[in-house]
Amino acid sequence: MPAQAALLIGDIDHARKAWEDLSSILTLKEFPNGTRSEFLQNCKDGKYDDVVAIYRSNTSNKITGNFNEELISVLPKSLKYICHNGAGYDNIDVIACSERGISVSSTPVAVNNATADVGIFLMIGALRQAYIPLTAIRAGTWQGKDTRLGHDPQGKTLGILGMGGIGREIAVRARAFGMKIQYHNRSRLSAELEGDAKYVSFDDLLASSDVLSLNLSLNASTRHIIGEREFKKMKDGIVIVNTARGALIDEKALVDALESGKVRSAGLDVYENEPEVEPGLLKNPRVMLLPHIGTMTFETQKDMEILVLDNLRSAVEKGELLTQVPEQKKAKNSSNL
Ligand SMILES: O=CC(=O)O
Repeated sequence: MPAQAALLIGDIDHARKAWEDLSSILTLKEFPNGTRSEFLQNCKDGKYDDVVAIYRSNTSNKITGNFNEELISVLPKSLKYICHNGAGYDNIDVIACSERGISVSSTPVAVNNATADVGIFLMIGALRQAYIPLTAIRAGTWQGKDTRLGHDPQGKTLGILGMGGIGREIAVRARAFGMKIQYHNRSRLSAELEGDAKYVSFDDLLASSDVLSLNLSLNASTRHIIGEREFKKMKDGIVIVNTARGALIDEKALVDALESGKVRSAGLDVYENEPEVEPGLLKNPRVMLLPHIGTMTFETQKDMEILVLDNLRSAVEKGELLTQVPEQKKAKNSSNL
């Protein structure tokens, strides 16, 4: 049996064979379900003392909860890599991992198309306030009494906050709807990546977008990046789309902005306290709500699982993750200078 082990937390639904193939180089261990305290106890009991890499599945957060300092402090000393299945990794304390010499990877790129598709679905749904006629027809009242004219995307300005892989895929799709694209990032993209999108300041993005799409990651500096102060700077009747992370927006401020009419409508796939949804959003028919299904397609789930396994294999065989999280990559590059 190989001396080093990998631990799968949760399950692999589409690429199990590729996981099993790793048994030629690693002893494979699994923690398919259970509780956080059972997992912590297993770590403390030394059950994972040969584990060098963890596969943290899509659903593993339901089992272990966040990989915060408490959990990271009991992970085996042998552990060098956490390969997370998800583009967002706000549930992993990357600073605590770096301090313990643990490298972390996520699954960017694999998620881009599916998440951008849902972003466009929510944008059109919000522009048309589609929830109202969708509800009316199912209630047997045809268009009901509240169905109103919607708005076209054609000719409108889409502001993308966070023009990474998902943001750029949203831009590709929105161009096909005749939208003008502008974006804000901490730094401007190369001409090749930017295309015809206009780079604007954060305040200009707020002030001149007809639709604002959030496509940035959640971290301490982006939490509540959109709140009361930012809503005040926006155009009256703006449409907000969020497929990234709920806590980018102060949800109470969004509810107020919807109620005042400042925000005409919204399309949301993510929430501050999932799976709970702010009641003010639930009861507002001008909000299209989805329960965090951005990446939930067969193709994307499979691609994500394969990317996690490719990371794990590359880490063990070559000592290098393929898609290490950017804050660790940057720190590594600057320490090499
Ligand atoms: O939200 C989905 C992901 O982070 O992959």
